[in-house]
Amino acid sequence: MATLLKHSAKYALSGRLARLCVHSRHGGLQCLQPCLLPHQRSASTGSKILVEMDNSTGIAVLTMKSPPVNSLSLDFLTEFSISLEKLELDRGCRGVILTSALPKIFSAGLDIMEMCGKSPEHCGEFWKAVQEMWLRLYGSSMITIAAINGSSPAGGCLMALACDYRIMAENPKYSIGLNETQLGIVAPFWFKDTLVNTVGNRVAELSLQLGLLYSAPDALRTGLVDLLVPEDKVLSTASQTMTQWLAIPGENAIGSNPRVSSSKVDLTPKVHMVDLSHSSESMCSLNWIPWTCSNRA
Ligand SMILES: CCCCCC/C=C/CC(=O)SCCNC(=O)CCNC(=O)[C@H](O)C(C)(C)COP(=O)(O)OP(=O)(O)OC[C@H]1O[C@@H](n2cnc3c(N)ncnc32)[C@H](O)[C@@H]1OP(=O)(O)O
Repeated sequence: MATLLKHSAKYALSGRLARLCVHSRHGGLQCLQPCLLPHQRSASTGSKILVEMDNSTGIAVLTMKSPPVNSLSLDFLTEFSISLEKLELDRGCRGVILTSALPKIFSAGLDIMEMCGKSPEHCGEFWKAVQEMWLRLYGSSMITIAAINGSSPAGGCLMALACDYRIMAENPKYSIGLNETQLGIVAPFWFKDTLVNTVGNRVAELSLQLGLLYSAPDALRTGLVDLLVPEDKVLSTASQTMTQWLAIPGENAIGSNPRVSSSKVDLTPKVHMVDLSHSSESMCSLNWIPWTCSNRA
């Protein structure tokens, strides 16, 4: 199921992202400024995301740099999805490390200001961008590693969960978890599935019901993250881990892993997310963005 979803994502997104680049005020392709660095490195930066590509290793580092807390605004989500799509289309890129440039924060999750007092159309566009970003990350044919160098509640945690591997700074002050219920949000099924796949049924059930945020050591104990390292080693450990993952035979292997040989598998979309973008009423009735409902009442 996960594999099918991952493959369906590839096709569902490229058309919309292409449209965003041309039509939307949030489009970011034109704002990504390429520049060349020594040693086969290249970098492009928008206002919220920095992408650094090492062509000699095939590893890209995607750094979120949107103060104060890397919240997932519509602009952020769009720039993120476009950056990831560009890497996906780059056959030389085989792995992406996701990290933050901000001290103490990986990402604070959805930008709450995007959901307060906005029109149903805006909410629809926003929610669609959320789903697209998750599909693009979870559905990536590249290896994805989250280098979690700060707190990562709610949507920040889901971003990390959408990656293949999670390395977190061992600072007990940093927390991570799907705390949506604490905020009055019922987590959609794809949050639940992503968490269950990572920590198992019982831990996921307790986490979601109680909206638990785990300290870094507790996150390791529950399996929410895979590894804790000193804060200044998060990125270097992510690079080393990526190198190990990329050493696994891919493109030419018999029965090869679809994550690293996407061109060899059937990418026909078979599974689709629930598209709520046309109906903010649906969002409200499902309690996904309850404060939007109260604003509209
Ligand atoms: C993969 C796809 C993603 C799918 C997403 C699925 C959807 C999930 C639902 C959500 O994500 S709902 C959002 C839930 N987020 C939170 O509950 C986080 C709330 N924030 C915090 O817990 C803390 O702010 C922090 C992140 C731990 C940072 O704490 P710190 O003490 O360092 O800073 P603050 O003083 O609290 O905040 C600084 C500044 O940032 C503003 N802010 C914080 N969080 C958000 C946010 N989510 N959206 C918008 N703005 C946020 C805060 O208001 C402060 O602003 P100010 O102007 O300086 O007062």
